[in-house]
Amino acid sequence: MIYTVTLNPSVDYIVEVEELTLGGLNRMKRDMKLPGGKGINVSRVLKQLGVENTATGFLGGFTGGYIDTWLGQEGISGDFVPIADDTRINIKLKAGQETEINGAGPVITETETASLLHKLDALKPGDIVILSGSTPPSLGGDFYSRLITVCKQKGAEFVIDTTGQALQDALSQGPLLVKPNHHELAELFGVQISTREEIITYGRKLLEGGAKHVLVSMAGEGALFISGQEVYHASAPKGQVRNSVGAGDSMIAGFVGTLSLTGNVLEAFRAGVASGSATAFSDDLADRALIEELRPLIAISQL
Ligand SMILES: Nc1ncnc2c1ncn2[C@@H]1O[C@H](COP(=O)(O)OP(=O)(O)O)[C@@H](O)[C@H]1O
Ligand SMILES: O=P(O)(O)OC[C@H]1O[C@](O)(COP(=O)(O)O)[C@@H](O)[C@@H]1O
Repeated sequence: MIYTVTLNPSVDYIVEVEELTLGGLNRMKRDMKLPGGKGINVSRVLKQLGVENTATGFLGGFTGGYIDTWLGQEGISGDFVPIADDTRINIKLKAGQETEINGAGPVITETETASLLHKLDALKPGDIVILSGSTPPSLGGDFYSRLITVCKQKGAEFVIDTTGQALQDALSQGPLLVKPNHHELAELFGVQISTREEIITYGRKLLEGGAKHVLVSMAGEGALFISGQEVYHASAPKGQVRNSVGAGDSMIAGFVGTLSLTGNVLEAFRAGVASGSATAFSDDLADRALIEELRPLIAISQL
């Protein structure tokens, strides 16, 4: 079974204005409220790909209810810990460019924390746990380490998609996959990255640090896949970008879902890029039809 863990879900409030006037009254051209948070996005795209999975994490208040109802309508199996505080709302402002304002997240009590850890008792060898996104401050900076310890005790593989120290700490525990984008990769090592060679150099350091596979996504420039001694590049298909929020999460879903179905890492890479691009070309996350349409257009070359 694949599990996704979203410690900090969100209602993504996507607001489009023709032109933003700071300090003035702006009228929305369009708005959308979508369930968000990285693991939840992964679960929704896995479902599109026909990969059964369970989404867990914390949900609370009217925002948590909105997400729970949405997932239920899509037939996604959710097993969230109910919390007293409200799940956050993240603002995605589209005014020519995309600007994001993400909330810090709700307060999680000790009892709520214990309930989540208790749910992980059900993990079994062969399960894959996808740990994605930020951690609400009240959980403390080492909470992912605690979850990873449980995964390892149970013999489950884990994937981690987060940033900074939490990602650094997770590497030596042998994640199945890490997927920074090229900006996150540079930030992680405190360097400027401007060439593909530099991305490969720092991507390899993630492998040396303990990751089994590394994907570095580069938005419209596609992605690099680094595994063992091998490095591959996949081009991204061209298309009209509608909403790239969740493109990275979709890529993780495409990769992990296809790897679990086929065991073929290059097919997984292809599906990852197709899923990321299908999301970038959609208002909401990718649907299966568009992923299948894009899949044969992804050209993979070994570097
Ligand atoms: N403008 C785009 N055109 C085509 N594909 C895109 C575009 N933006 C994102 N993608 C696809 O989604 C993947 C992940 O996007 P990226 O923006 O790098 O991740 P993140 O959302 O984590 O920042 C890319 O590797 C690519 O396949
Ligand atoms: O937990 P964080 O890092 O604040 O990120 C949460 C945000 O990331 C998203 O999951 C999108 O992530 P990506 O664009 O990186 O795939 C949004 O749905 C959500 O608002």
